Amino acid sequence: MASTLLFETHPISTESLTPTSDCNESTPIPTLNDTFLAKTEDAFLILKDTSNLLPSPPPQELENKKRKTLSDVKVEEDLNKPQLALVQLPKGCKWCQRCGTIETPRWRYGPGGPLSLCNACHLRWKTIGKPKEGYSSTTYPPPFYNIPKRKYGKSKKLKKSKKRDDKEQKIMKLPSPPLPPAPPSPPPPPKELTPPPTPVIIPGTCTHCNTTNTPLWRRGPYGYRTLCNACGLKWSKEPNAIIEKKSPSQDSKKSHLLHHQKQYIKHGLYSVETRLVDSKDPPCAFKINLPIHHGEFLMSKAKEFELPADILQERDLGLIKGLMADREPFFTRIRSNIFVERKPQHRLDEQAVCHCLPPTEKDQSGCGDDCINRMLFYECDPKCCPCGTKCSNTRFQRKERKKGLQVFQTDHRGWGLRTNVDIKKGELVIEYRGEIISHQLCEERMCTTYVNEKNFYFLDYCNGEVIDACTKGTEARFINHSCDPNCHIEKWSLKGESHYGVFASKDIKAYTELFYDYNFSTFNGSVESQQRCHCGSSLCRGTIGKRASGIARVK
Ligand SMILES: C[S@@+](CC[C@H](N)C(=O)[O-])C[C@H]1O[C@@H](n2cnc3c(N)ncnc32)[C@H](O)[C@@H]1O
Repeated sequence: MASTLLFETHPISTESLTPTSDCNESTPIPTLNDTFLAKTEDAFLILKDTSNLLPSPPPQELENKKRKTLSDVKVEEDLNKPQLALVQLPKGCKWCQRCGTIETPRWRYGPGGPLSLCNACHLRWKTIGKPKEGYSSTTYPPPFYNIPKRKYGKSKKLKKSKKRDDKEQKIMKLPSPPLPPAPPSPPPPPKELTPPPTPVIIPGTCTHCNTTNTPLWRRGPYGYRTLCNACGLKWSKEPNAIIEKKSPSQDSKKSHLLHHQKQYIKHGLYSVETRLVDSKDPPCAFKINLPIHHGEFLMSKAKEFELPADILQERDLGLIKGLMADREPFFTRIRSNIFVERKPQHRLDEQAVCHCLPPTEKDQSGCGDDCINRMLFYECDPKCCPCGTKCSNTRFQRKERKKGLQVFQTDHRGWGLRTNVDIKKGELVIEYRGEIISHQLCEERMCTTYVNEKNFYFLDYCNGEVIDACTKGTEARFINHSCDPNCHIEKWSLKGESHYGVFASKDIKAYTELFYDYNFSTFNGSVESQQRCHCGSSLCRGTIGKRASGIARVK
């Protein structure tokens, strides 16, 4: 038991204690015998009078000491004052004979015998080895010994410091065994033994400079891999510089830095790609790496989305409004017909010259309704037309078209074309353009490329050719059929080639859908004639497309 050890090894004088100045007369003055009376089941109360316990050293002995440290003087001063120290120890409690701690992960062997030192003091005793005096106290609390910390660095420095420490320790030897006096109250520990405040240790962050990037992590005062390379090297040379300057709890800057240096996840667990989330605001800029093979998984598992069969059917029939996301079908707009199988003709000899007179006034234009070319559906060539640049019979050459045309979704006819402005009778609304292909190629395309198409965008060209506007053309391709149309197709000739235009058959009010009669214009009437017409006209013939008689010539 600790109590037995205490009193057996250090017999204490049983003389009555001298009352201190702090004690009241009414208060009974404890004696050392009281220590035995204070014994309880769980603890010992040990009352010490340090003035009595410590035999005052002979004056000569003190005088012989050449050097005195400040702490020596303080201890001596303290010892001259009779003071009481009350120490309570739990029953069966061990304590370190050097530092007095009662907590250690492992009790170890020391100069005082087995299990007399805490783990740290044992290691220190083993490595430094001196002074032995600091490790043999059997009183509690043990006297304080100023034992230097281990110095890290070159061996020469270590040796020097050891020598110096030895000298200091010799000087600091307290008088008197058999019982080294316990200080009346725990003495203020010297600076060297004050443990540095434990910092907030963030793995992968230097505890000194907070950097997260370093080629090598080094050991520091707070353990392995707690300093970056630079700070680690600095610490090995000047340990105090690192510990003192950057004690995290004291350094307000450090806490400020920690607050701002948030640890963002820079790399995903399995990452291959990097995405910059926000590059404008530096504190918030960080990178998120997507999981590895994230796309591969989708590619391997994903399949194209398909609507349920019933909805699909209704969509194909154009019965579901809005399902097409109100985006008109894609096609390529072209400014001239594309001749797929041959070169376009450019025959100037076929160009007829009208007999119109050039306009006399500036604002007037030539080649009006009485122009012979206009009446014959020929466009004039301004180079040889008498009206020159004032000729108005050049609409196809000028790529003329009405503004305010809009593709929209109809109720039962799919997409359609309407005008948002009023159109007068006889005006060219828009030219029907596309790829000029032969009938043969058209049939081929219908069997291959357009085999799944529900809508057809063909217009009879001439001489066994067809305008295919399925992929390339103008908005004219969206004009639906009506048995009572407001527009018609006109074929115009220009330099040996034909141009087909949608012309207004009557005055058309704004926001009206445009129609022409497919019966007279479209190719592949055999297919479309089987399609039910939804023009809604009272004159509706029931089906769209050509009549059974075959391809009819346009006007
Ligand atoms: C040149 S496209 C007209 C644009 C087509 N509505 C679209 O959505 O692209 C011709 C096709 O429109 C449809 N269509 C045109 N007029 C129609 C009508 N009066 N009734 C029903 N369907 C019509 C037919 O499917 C026809 O094959």
